Amino acid sequence: MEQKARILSQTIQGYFATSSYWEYEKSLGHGGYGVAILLRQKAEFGPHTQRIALKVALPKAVEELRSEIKWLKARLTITQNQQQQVHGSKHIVRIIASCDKPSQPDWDTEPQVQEQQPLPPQTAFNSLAQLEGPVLALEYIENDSLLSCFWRMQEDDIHMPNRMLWALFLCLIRACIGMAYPVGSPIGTEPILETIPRDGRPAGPITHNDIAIRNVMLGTGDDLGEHHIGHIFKLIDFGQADDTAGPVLGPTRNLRAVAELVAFMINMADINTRRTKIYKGKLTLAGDILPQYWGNPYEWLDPDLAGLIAECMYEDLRNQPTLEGALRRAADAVMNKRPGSYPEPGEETNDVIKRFVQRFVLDHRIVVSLTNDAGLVDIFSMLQIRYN
Ligand SMILES: Nc1ncnc2c1ncn2[C@@H]1O[C@H](COP(=O)(O)OP(=O)(O)OP(=O)(O)O)[C@@H](O)[C@H]1O
Repeated sequence: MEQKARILSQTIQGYFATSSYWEYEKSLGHGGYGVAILLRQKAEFGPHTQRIALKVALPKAVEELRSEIKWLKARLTITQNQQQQVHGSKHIVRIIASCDKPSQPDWDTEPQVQEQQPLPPQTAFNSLAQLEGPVLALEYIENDSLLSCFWRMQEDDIHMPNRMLWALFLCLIRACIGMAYPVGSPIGTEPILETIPRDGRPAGPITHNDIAIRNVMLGTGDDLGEHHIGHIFKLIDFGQADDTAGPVLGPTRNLRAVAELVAFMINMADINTRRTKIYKGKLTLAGDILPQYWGNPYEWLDPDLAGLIAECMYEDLRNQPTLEGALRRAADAVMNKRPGSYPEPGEETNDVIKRFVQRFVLDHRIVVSLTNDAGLVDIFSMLQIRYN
């Protein structure tokens, strides 16, 4: 399958060799499902370099990609007569365009290419007319997945500072809110920060079902106070999403999954959810990250962070904090805790976090893009230059 994806990626690269507007920049990922590739707007076409991530499925996984497109686009549930469109959430990957069959694009009027105007992403589909389809165009999230960051951290045997773990947790709680209360804004509009609606609207049932570090991407942050570490974490890959768990279980499963993901980043491995423990009177599956009779396995860990994870992972999901409660606690920690609030203040300063991001996120990006674009170059001497 891996081989088939590689061939598909090369085939697509070939299709773009003759495109007037787009060029193939690199492969972003491939596997059993198909490929994700990065396209760059051709330099001669305009002054700004627009990039898009394109997902194309292997024949076996076509339905999964179709389903992902459905979740990212408008979707009306008959039972609730309510929009179930996750588009518009800041912490969920943004769909830019899609088509079911590139040879028969489903837009009413041909996308207009105008000088000095951003290139319509649909123009990329023209080069893919030989594919059976579907194709999904997404915003490009430039700093790779949390999985890549994890591999590098593992090599250096280092843990993520508490302040970054809290920032990760908060971004993912926002993504959970984006699924429970879909923003549903039209494609092309600016994403907004996910909040609990004040109109008493009930939560919706969307369950992601594949929350894992390979599906959390790091983007460049914005001016928002809670992104002060300089990065935003975004959820991708809605290929397994569904609404069958219902409006109570769906959001609680998502919240448990994001808590378990943060626990994974603490433990730097799967936590053993069979090693249960009583936390504040109730059984939690997060025993691995809590103090034990023999001592604390993670002396450096903020007990409040471990506590919120433990509560989100209560065995009986009815005891779990509400999304609103989890949001309030995580936002309070990100905005108000200072290095001195943590067991090892020296490991939590802005400088330490800046260095962490440089080493485990940004330098990694340089290595990946240099090896992809330029083949084997003297990467390490270039990194040296950056450090000096
Ligand atoms: N919008 C994006 N920006 C940058 N990289 C992306 C984007 N979407 C996907 N990728 C990269 O491509 C990889 C595969 O994408 P994605 O997870 O959406 O596909 P998938 O078909 O579900 O794969 P898997 O089954 O391995 O999760 C991701 O792990 C990520 O590294």
